[in-house]
Amino acid sequence: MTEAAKVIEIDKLSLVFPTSDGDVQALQDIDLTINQGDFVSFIGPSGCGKTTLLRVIANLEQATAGSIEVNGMSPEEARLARAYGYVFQAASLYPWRTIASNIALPLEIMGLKGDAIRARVEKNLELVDLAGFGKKYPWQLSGGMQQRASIARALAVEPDLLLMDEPFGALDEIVRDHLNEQLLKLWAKTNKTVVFVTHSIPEAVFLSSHIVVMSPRPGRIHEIIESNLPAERDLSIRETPEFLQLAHRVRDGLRAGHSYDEVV
Ligand SMILES: Nc1ncnc2c1ncn2[C@@H]1O[C@H](COP(=O)(O)OP(=O)(O)OP(=O)(O)O)[C@@H](O)[C@H]1O
Repeated sequence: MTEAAKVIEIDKLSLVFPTSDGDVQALQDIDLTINQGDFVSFIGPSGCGKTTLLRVIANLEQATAGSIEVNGMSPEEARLARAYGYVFQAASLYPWRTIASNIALPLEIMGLKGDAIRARVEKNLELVDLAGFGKKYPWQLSGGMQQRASIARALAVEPDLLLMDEPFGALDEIVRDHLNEQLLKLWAKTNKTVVFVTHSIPEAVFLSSHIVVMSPRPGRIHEIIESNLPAERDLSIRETPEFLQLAHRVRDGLRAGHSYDEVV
């Protein structure tokens, strides 16, 4: 079997934020390798550094020690090469642009023109099940549809790597379930590498091939759990003993990672 290509390689990475109250050690000694086609979730209590770690990968924050490579490049080079798409917690679409022209925006910035843009917009609207909604404005769509549109925008630049910071955190459970299923189908269809921040144990277990359990003060990786669930899953898998066992392992890891019970 050939070895999967390394997409992200992080070695002894630390990050300190200097603040007026003193230094905040947001990340300490992070070692992590993510391979092509992995679906990796970061889970942990508030403040354990999940978002900061994702932002370091995206070159939105700088590590203070250690090293990180994205597709064999520095995060800055990877950003300039548009190696990833980034999906924020809120859909962050421009309200004065239609859904189609929101998705077109990064393509315009890339220098694509007319038909090439239209074709990519259509293709990605279809991928997230929003074909026919391109002419609508964001406020005419539900929260879940807006979030799908922002995923389509991230996918439109055709990155192999998708960075997602709690993209479904603000949505109700039913919509979230539906989007979890759609995201998993998309992942299976496109063989992308996904790095996904979440507070939800069921979401992490349902989606991931690898679950990175983090602990706070300072933010560290407590444990990396590899999923033994089949790659093809639907929501019914959540009733199986294998799923519940994995969820228990994640919960135990979260408990062991800090000294008090905190809702995550
Ligand atoms: N720009 C900043 N300046 C100073 N401290 C920061 C900054 N950004 C984050 N921090 C601190 O770094 C730590 C990690 O924050 P981060 O947002 O990465 O955690 P998180 O696990 O994503 O939390 P949440 O689940 O609440 O989003 C926290 O203690 C936070 O207060």
